[in-house]
Amino acid sequence: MAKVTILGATGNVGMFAAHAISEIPHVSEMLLVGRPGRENFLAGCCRDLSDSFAARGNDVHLSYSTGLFDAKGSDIVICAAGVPRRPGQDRNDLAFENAKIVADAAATIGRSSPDTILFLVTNPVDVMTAVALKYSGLQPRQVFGLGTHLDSMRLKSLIAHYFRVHVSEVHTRIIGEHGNSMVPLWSATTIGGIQISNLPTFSGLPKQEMIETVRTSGEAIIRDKGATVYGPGEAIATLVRTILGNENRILTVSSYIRSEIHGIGDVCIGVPARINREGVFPVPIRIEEDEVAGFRESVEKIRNLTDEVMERLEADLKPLK
Ligand SMILES: NC(=O)c1ccc[n+]([C@@H]2O[C@H](COP(=O)([O-])OP(=O)(O)OC[C@H]3O[C@@H](n4cnc5c(N)ncnc54)[C@H](O)[C@@H]3O)[C@@H](O)[C@H]2O)c1
Ligand SMILES: O=C(O)C[C@H](O)C(=O)O
Repeated sequence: MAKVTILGATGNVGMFAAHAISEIPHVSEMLLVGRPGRENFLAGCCRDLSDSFAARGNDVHLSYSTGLFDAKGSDIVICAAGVPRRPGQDRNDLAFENAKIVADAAATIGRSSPDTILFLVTNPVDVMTAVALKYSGLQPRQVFGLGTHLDSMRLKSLIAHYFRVHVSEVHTRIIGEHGNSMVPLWSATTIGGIQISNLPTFSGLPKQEMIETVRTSGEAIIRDKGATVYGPGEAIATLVRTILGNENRILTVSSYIRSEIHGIGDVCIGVPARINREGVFPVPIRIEEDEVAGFRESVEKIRNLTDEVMERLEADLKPLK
């Protein structure tokens, strides 16, 4: 049985993720963490969720706190704390503001829960994964981000709809940045186990249009309803289930890579990884030349932004002389 802690639990994503995670059979304890001043809201969330447990008949011990040290003993800590983008903003515009929040939280979690798995949702998620890895002092296998898992699910759904097949028949991946430079892997896309390019209808597939839809999906949802909630919430729950169930599924998450993809590495970015109770393990793969080129570009973009954020963080944390 396992303890799961959610940071940013009063937010749109944190709250729905808590509901989705509470359905996972391995979860026996859940801690909702919010900022000081949000005690009443957190208490209300706990009462509301408890009612849903009663209706559903599950038994999760639920509590809340405004202190990160209470996360001690967690099997997984999910960080969804931080500012979301507003219409017209890029996720990368949030980098420095959220990096300060994540660095602070990661340092405390690393000290109080050295055996935990730290799962980043806060955007820009690839940079936040690198910040959390550095400031927590945890091992690379213990720190990962939602990465391009949600993007991969969005593409999977579009492909299933186009070919009129059940989503479970489609396997596809998007790697790289959870952002504009994301790279679809058509070479790793199958329908009913058949390589997609071997289907006679493949040439008519509106690939560019589909990828553009995925790229702009978060932005469009935020413009229409203020926040993306159900997609990320369910994606987060899938990853929690995969870890706690020791499932060894291969999902596309933001993870520290050494050189697993065509020798490219030393960065946190979305890649296929085997995921189990021990954490996240990037899978070495070979992909098509144009995919490698796209991935290289995406890595350079994220590496530059990560370096810039790390420098600013260090300057910010330097004591005044
Ligand atoms: N990776 C993904 O696929 C994905 C998907 C959805 C949202 N997100 C990101 O998750 C984050 C949360 O999104 P949301 O829609 O729930 O936002 P929200 O504004 O509804 O919630 C933000 C949460 O962060 C907390 N928070 C804000 N500033 C804080 C600070 N200084 N210290 C501690 N906690 C703080 C708030 O109290 C709240 O609980 C955003 O960064 C968003 O971009 C990522
Ligand atoms: O788009 C956003 O800012 C939220 C999230 O990253 C998403 O893709 O739903």
